[in-house]
Amino acid sequence: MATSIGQNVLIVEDEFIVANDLEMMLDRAKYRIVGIASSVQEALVFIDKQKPDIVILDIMLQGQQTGIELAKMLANMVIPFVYLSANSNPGTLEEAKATHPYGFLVKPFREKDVLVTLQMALYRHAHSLETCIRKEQSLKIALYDIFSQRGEWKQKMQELNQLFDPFIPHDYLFAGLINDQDVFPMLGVSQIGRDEYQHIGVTELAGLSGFSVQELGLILPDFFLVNSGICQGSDFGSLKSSNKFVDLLAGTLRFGASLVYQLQLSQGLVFLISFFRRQSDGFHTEHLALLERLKEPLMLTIDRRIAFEEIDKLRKRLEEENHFLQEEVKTNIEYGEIVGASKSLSEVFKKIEQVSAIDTSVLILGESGTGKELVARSIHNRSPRKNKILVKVNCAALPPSLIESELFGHEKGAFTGAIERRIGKFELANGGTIFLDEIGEMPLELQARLLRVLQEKEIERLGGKDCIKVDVRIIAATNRDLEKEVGEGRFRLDLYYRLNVFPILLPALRDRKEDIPLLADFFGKKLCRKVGKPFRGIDERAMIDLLQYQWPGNIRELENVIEQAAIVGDGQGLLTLGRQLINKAIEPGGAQGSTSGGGPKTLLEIKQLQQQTEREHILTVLKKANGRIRGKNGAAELLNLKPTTLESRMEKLGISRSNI
Ligand SMILES: Nc1ncnc2c1ncn2[C@@H]1O[C@H](COP(=O)(O)OP(=O)(O)OP(=O)(O)O)[C@@H](O)[C@H]1O
Repeated sequence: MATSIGQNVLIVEDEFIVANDLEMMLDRAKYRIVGIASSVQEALVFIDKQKPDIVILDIMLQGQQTGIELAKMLANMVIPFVYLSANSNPGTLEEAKATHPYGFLVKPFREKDVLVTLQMALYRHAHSLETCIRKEQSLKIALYDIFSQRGEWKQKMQELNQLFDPFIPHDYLFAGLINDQDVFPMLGVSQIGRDEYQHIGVTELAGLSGFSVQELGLILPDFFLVNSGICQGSDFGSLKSSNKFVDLLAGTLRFGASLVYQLQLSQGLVFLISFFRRQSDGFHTEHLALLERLKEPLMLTIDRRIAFEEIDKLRKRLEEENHFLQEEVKTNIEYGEIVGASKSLSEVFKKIEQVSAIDTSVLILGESGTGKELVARSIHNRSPRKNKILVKVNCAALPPSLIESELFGHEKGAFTGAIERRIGKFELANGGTIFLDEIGEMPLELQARLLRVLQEKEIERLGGKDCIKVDVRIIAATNRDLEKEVGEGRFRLDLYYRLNVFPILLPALRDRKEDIPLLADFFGKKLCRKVGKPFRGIDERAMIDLLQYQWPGNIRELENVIEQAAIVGDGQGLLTLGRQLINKAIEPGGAQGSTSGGGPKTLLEIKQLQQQTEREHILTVLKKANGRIRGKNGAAELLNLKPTTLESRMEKLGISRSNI
């Protein structure tokens, strides 16, 4: 029976002597009097502040309202109350009865009667159906809150354990989703003291039982086969002998009874919640019935949680994609067009044109700084995949230990530090293109995995069991001589053949000197704009130096030289070089380079070369624009010139429509 110790009582009585008597009486019986109110209004203030466990109330009170009206409010607030009245008028009694009081005491009262009535009322209230419903309602709300909020699943398990304890007393709670996603992995929690918990999941159980996590992982699926229901006494014994996981769990933690409940969610997922007790008769059918009643709200909230986790994952992916896209936008603006009109570069353009639309792998070869990345982007931007993502991976910049997870992703726990699942660049590039820069630096073991992706078009995350289909176009680039690498055993021959379906060889800048004036002009405009100075052209002496230099760093080096010139220049006259360019012997290490030296020597030769280059460039662009000068995609727009300026340049260079 409920005990009086510490129970809060509110007395609602307008006769001072009666109220005082009651107060002394209840005080002796160890109740706590939270207040004495003489009107309904006063009573409501006490109720609001003190939250009494029970109210003793008179019917006739000070003020407009009677105790009966207060009783109706108390019923709504689920606070038990007992009438104390001298009023035995049948009409009033009927009215009072209709409020379903927990007792009715007639004045004058005996101490014993008051105390027994209060005890009975408190006991009945604690077990009344209404209270149960209310408690269950708050359980549902609390469950909803647990699953709605983001946060650590371990913490959620602790809360779940605490919530269920008053409804289904237990020693251990084991719950989770049976699925291949790690939305809510199987976790266990055991209460070891007041507000003290121990998490005993599969890892901890392995430690306690002496089995390895892998061994436990093998028998865990046995547990998923246990049907919903209570198992205790001899039934629990049978369950142990037929189910290896239950046997190990019960043996390690000394359990004698279980209550398992499986909840079928949408998309074929199952939420499993199970309770264990040390005693062998701890569970009742009403516990199972409670879980049945919670089924619907639990299903809805867990489904919602899964949906949220999915959204979180997608958002994360979008953030990652967005990061790449921003890089894309930045680089797109920076790169603009591929500048050059030399014969060798025209060959490259032709190849880009040929291969872009075909969904084949491309291997771009060339010394460092020759524009391999620019070509890769250009192929992607002209391909049917142009609206999808282009993901760049620099194989040389990643530590070998990370390349694999960077490319293929990893599952949570795949290695130390893999605290959550991460998708790799291949998955990220799905539907688009992956640009594997410096492919020659890829470790041999990974080359085998890459070959599999190329052949089977599927990847496997590190630590994962399933293969994931990916639709990715591969563009690889290297400044190494891959044939030599193959010969020396550093690159797989089969992979080389796979990648080398369509090779594009970028010429070294020293082998297409005629592009230097155009490039210098292009970078001069771009970089002067960047540093906020006008560009008035390149000084003739500077141009001779540029043309005579051998450019071991190729276009990247030229860009740097012009940038330096733009920075140090005063912005008043023609651009002069900020430093001297000294030719050193070119290392044969530069993959496909040759060292043909000797550019134009005299100013006249330079002028002629410049004009020739400009003529070729304009012709190339005119061809690209199908001979159109004006309008959208016309040659003037492509060259960023006014149509009239272009026409006068054409006239000066002797270009007529018949040349196109
Ligand atoms: N034809 C070109 N027209 C304009 N700019 C170019 C051209 N080729 C290269 N560049 C510029 O030169 C720089 C180097 O180019 P890119 O990074 O594409 O070279 P890469 O061959 O990929 O170099 P690495 O092998 O070192 O990665 C970039 O800033 C790029 O914009």
